Amino acid sequence: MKGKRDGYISWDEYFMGVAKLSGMRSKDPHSQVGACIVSQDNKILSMGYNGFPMGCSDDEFPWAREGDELDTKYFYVTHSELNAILNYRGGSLEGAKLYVSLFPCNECAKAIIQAGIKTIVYECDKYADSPAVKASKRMLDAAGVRYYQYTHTGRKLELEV
Ligand SMILES: Nc1nc(=O)n([C@H]2C[C@H](O)[C@@H](COP(=O)(O)O)O2)cc1CO
Ligand SMILES: [Zn+2]
Repeated sequence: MKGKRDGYISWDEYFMGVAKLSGMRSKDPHSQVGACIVSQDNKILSMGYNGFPMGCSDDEFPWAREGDELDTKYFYVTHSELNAILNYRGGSLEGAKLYVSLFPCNECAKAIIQAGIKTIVYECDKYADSPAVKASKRMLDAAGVRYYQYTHTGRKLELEV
């Protein structure tokens, strides 16, 4: 008897894949971050990537990392995780899971905790030594938000669009 096909992507590959696809929309020349929020029954609720708020032009606001503080992106950019939370218009995110390509900062951790998100699956933790990420982990630990690093399967996903 003919059964289901092999080679379909797993839930984790699917959701991290969607998070990373979302990150490809980012205009940040240095770090493109993507996030995908999923319900407890594996339904995608929201997505986001790092970018400036509505009305703040990608061509007029600065993308610089250094220089006069007011002329760097850091005051203006909305992180992918916060965008994913704010993009959700459907009600409660209580118990949801967040897939994100970079470990959340302290500001996003506050929003994650307050939104009721209970699990974070992250890909990269390149700023693990920064105070922002240390403070983030301290809050997530205190609030009982579980986080673990995504395990790459090595599968290459290719799309022709
Ligand atoms: N978790 C995160 N989600 C994000 O969306 N970001 C965004 C903010 C900036 O646009 C960029 C980081 O810039 P850089 O310092 O690597 O050039 O990624 C940053 C972090 C890091 O905590
Ligand atoms: Zn953040």
